Amino acid sequence: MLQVSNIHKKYGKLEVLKGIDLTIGTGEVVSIVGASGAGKSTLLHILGTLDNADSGEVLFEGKNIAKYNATDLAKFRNRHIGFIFQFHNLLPEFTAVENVCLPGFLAGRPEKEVIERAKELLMMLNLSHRLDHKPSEMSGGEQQRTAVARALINSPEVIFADEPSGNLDSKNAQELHDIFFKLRDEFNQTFVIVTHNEQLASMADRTLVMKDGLIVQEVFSER
Ligand SMILES: Nc1ncnc2c1ncn2[C@@H]1O[C@H](COP(=O)(O)OP(=O)(O)OP(=O)(O)O)[C@@H](O)[C@H]1O
Repeated sequence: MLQVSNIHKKYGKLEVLKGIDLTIGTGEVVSIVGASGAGKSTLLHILGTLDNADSGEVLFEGKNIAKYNATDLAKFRNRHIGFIFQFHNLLPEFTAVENVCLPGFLAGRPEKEVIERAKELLMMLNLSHRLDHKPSEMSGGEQQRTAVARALINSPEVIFADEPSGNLDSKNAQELHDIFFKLRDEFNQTFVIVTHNEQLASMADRTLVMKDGLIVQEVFSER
C-alpha cells in the first residue's frame, strides 16, 4: 500500500533522514521506535504527506503524491489518511460528535450520513454516553478515543499515530492499544505508529528501530 524509497531530509545542516526504504502492506500494524531525535516523527510526517522529503519517493498505492499541488494534497489527505497525535487536537467548542464529523463535512459527504457514522464510531469506541460532551467534559482516554473516531470518519487506508498513548495512564493506554488491534483484526485497518511505549511496540506486526536517521533493525512479531 505504501512504498518509500531512499528518503532524505535535512533541517539546515542537520541530516535527519539519511536514506529510508520501507514498504507497508494493507492491514499491517507497524511501529517505529528509537531514541529521541532519531527521526521518527519526521519520517511519519513525510509518510503522512504533512512534510516533504528533500529527495526520495513516497508511493501511495502506486501514486506519487509528492507531485500533487497543495489543494489536491489536502483533499487526498482528508480522504485517505487518518492522524492521531499525542495531544488529541480536538476543537474545544465542539462536541464529540461534531469533532468527529468535521473531516467528513470537509470531504463534502452528505451531512446525515456523516453524523450517523460519527455516532456509530463513537459508540463502537465505548463513548455512547459522551456524544454531546465537549473535550473539557471528557477524560484523557475518552478524548483520545474521540480522536480515533475522527481519524476513522472517512475510512482512511492508513492511520498514522505519533505517540498516541504518550499522554495516557497505563489503563487508558492499554485500552487504546486494544482498539488499534481490534480495528486491524475486524476491518483490516493499517496503522503506522511512532511510540516510546514498549508494550504497544511489541504488539505490532513489525517494529522498525530507527537510529540517527536510518532504520537499523526490523523486528517481526510472533503474534
Ligand atoms: N522543523 C524542524 N526544524 C529543525 N529541526 C527539526 C525540525 N523537526 C525536527 N527537527 C530535528 O530533527 C531531529 C529529528 O526529530 P524528530 O522529531 O523526527 O525525532 P524523533 O525521533 O521523533 O524524536 P522524539 O522521540 O523526541 O519525538 C531532531 O534533532 C530535531 O531537533
